[in-house]
Amino acid sequence: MIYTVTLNPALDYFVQLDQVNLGAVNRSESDHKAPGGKGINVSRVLKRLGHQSEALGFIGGFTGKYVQEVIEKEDIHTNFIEVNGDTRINVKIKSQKESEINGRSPEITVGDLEQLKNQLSLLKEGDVLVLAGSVPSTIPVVIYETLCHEARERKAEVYIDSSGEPMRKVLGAKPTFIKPNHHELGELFSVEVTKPKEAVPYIQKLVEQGIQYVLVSFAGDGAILATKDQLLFANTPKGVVKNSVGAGDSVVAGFVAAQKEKMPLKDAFKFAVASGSATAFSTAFAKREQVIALTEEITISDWGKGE
Ligand SMILES: Nc1ncnc2c1ncn2[C@@H]1O[C@H](COP(=O)(O)OP(=O)(O)OP(=O)(O)O)[C@@H](O)[C@H]1O
Ligand SMILES: O=P(O)(O)OC[C@@]1(O)O[C@H](CO)[C@@H](O)[C@@H]1O
Repeated sequence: MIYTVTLNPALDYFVQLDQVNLGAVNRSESDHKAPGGKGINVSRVLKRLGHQSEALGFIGGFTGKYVQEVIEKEDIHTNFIEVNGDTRINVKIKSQKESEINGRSPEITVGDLEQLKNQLSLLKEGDVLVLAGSVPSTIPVVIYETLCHEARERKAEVYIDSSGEPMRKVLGAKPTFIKPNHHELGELFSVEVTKPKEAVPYIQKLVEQGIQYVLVSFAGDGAILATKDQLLFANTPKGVVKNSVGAGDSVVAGFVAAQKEKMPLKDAFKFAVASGSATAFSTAFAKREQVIALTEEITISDWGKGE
């Protein structure tokens, strides 16, 4: 089974307007809401790619109810832990540029966290655990490291998509897969990484630490996938970006789906990047047909080892 964990889900509120004037009343030209949070997005994209998963994490209040209702209508299994307080609202502003205001999580108690750990104590070999998104301030920052370590002991595969301290700390627990974007990769090593080639030495360090798959995305400038034996570069398809919220999550979902389908590594990498681009080129999330069509536009170059 695939389990996604979203410690900090959200109701994503998207607003579109020509221009934002700070200090003035701005009125949206269109708006809509959607369930959000990185793990939840991975579950939603997986479903569109033809894979069932169970979404875990903490939800609360009217916003939490909304998140749960929508994803259950999409026929995604959920086993959320209900907390006191409302699931946050994240505002996504699409104007001349995309801007985001992400809210704060409700309080997660020690008891809430224990419940999650109990759920994850049932993980077994062959299961996939996706830990994605920010860590609420009331949860220890080592949480991903702890959960990853325990899941790896149970022989489950662990996919991580996070940033900052939670990401830095989880590396020692040797997750199966990580997907930093190039800024997040730079943050891990306190350097600035702008071009794919510049990322290679840092990616190799992560692989040497025992992470099986390191996938670094560079938005529209391609992506790198490294394993202990291979270093691959994928171009990204050309298209009009309509929404980049969830594009990174779609890359993770695409790679999980491809692994479940036992695709060869290069095809899995193509499928993952195509999933990200299919979401970026849509107003909603990627659809499988669209992903397959976009794989035709992706070429994988072999950068060899040590290049
Ligand atoms: N301009 C673009 N053209 C084509 N594909 C894109 C573009 N921008 C993003 N993507 C797709 O989205 C993926 C993830 O993009 P990015 O590197 O920005 O990651 P991220 O920061 O994790 O994403 P997110 O915006 O979801 O936080 C890319 O690998 C690519 O597949
Ligand atoms: O605040 P976090 O947990 O880092 O990110 C949360 C979030 O921005 O990520 C998703 C897109 O990747 C959105 O659905 C959601 O609002």
